[in-house]
Amino acid sequence: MGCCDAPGLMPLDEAEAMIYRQLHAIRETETQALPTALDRILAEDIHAPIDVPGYDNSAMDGYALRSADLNQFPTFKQVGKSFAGHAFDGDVGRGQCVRIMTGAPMPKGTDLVVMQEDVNVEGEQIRLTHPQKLKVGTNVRRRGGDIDKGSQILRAGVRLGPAHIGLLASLGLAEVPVFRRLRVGLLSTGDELCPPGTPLASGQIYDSNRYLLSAILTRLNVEILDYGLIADDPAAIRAAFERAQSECDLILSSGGVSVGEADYTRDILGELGDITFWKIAMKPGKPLAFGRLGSAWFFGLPGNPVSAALTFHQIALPALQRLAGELPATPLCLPAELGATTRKRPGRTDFQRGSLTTREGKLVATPQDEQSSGVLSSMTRADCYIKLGQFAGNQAEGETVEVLPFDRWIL
Ligand SMILES: Nc1nc2c(c(=O)[nH]1)N[C@H]1C(S)=C(S)[C@@H](COP(=O)(O)OP(=O)(O)OC[C@H]3O[C@@H](n4cnc5c(N)ncnc54)[C@H](O)[C@@H]3O)O[C@H]1N2
Ligand code: MOO
Repeated sequence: MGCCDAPGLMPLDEAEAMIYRQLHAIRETETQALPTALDRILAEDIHAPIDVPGYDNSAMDGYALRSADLNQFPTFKQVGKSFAGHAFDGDVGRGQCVRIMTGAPMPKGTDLVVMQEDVNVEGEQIRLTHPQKLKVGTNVRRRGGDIDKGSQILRAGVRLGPAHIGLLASLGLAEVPVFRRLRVGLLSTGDELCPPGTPLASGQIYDSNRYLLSAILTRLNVEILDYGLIADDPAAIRAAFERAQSECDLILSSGGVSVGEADYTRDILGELGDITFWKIAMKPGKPLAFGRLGSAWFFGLPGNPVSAALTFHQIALPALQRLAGELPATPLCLPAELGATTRKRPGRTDFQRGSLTTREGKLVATPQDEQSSGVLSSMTRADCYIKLGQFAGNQAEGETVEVLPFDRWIL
């Protein structure tokens, strides 16, 4: 653990691996009706109960005919019509065609559709203007061409988005098995904190961490148990954690994990539960604490607003998703040129807030001037993290760095 420049700090990748090893998906599942399954996590693989499309049908408005007749007849006689929802039941003989609309079943014997823009209508006959464009299967959507009955179409662990919901509906599924929603407890600690909407007394600041975290948790569609603002009072913090551990799968606190005289959170976490690690080689976010509290997991996030946002986003969020049963996402990580020199001491992996632009087709990431972990406005001015390796020092403009564009969880 640790390194020469950062004694006692756990490297970020070790901390991530430790969380991954310890924490597994909850087991409880439930059945959810499709309209309310948005943003739930699928609990089982889904196999198609039917073929899609269920029958051969036309991709165009036009005329269905037999490919064997191509080049055999000067014109084709229309013998009926096939609409979506109203098939043509008759037989189609040699030199005959059926008027057909998009989505309508292909009449027996026909195997191609000529779009109506490519025919001249001559009374009851049609004449093909571009027969050379046609062959077996032209403008026909084959039964099972999209999905074969029995094939796996969704994997357990998928977060159901609008496209997944549509796909499930297209298979006739009215409900799906999902993991139950996670119960996530949230609390802020600090005597200086005041809820938005009330006037500030001297020496007070507004509690922003609980609001930022709660907004991300809302997008994650978890059940939020808000334990509110807890004073810097060991008895009050202890009581809040004791209640939360009996009610939650995961507890997120912010503040009180550093070494100050009113920083009780970590000590109480250690007293009531087991701390897996405290302090990681990450900037901002060094004093992050992670561990077990009864049957719940906890993250003691640092109080500084950028530190709380960053440690949640980079570390607690993937853990929460794993606990919720979600498949791991591969974060988008792109190479970019530095748009300005960075200042950094070796020892911690640094996540600087930056802005992305392009120059001559190349991505350029420029760090914000203000990188203090107390300056929350740096998060709304930025659109990416510039991730600087643990052992890197200052880097010059033009050097290549890794950037993590902000995703929907943060902006
Ligand atoms: N001697 C040392 N001091 C500090 C160290 C250190 O290693 N040695 N680490 C610093 C780092 S890095 C961080 S990050 C902070 C984390 O401290 P805590 O988690 O104990 O947080 P607090 O002291 O309670 O608060 C820090 C800061 O953030 C403000 N805050 C707290 N909660 C909220 C909230 N809900 N909404 C908005 N702002 C909040 C608080 O007022 C403080 O200004 O410790 C450093 N110190
Ligand atoms: O880790 Mo602290 O979060 O650098 O400000």
